Amino acid sequence: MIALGSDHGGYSLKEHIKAYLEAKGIAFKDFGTHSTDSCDYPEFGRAAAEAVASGECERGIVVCTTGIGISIAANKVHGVRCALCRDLLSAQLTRRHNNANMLALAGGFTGPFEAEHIVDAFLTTAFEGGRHERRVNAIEE
Ligand SMILES: O=C(CO)[C@H](O)[C@H](O)[C@H](O)COP(=O)(O)O
Repeated sequence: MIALGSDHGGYSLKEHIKAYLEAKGIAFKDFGTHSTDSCDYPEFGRAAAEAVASGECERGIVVCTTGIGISIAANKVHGVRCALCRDLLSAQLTRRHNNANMLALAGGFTGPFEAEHIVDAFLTTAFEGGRHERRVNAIEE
């Protein structure tokens, strides 16, 4: 189960990602927002992050205009490692090295097609462990 969240600036890309996940048969839970009406990204970043931290959802994807505010908010929740990725390689590396359990996207800068590739990399790339495990553990501590 993938936790999804966005503010108004990420709403359109979140809706695209929902359709993309649906087409791939990947289950998700949408924590809002549910329209383009102006709202505050911390609320939705937190809701999606808490679902990941509690184990209700294995991964999360959050979107705001820049991806910055909502990633900052998600990372305030203990146990969450939310990475803002604007390219494919970053998505691969944050899985391989940081074991990121949440992805933040920039709805104002990343197009739907590129976002699909970033989401695929985030969902399919494995954590490498090894020396990276020590570093991720240090973050958790
Ligand atoms: O990018 C964002 C936060 O990092 C948000 O999505 C907002 O778009 C941004 O804060 C600007 O706010 P506005 O109300 O959309 O002008």
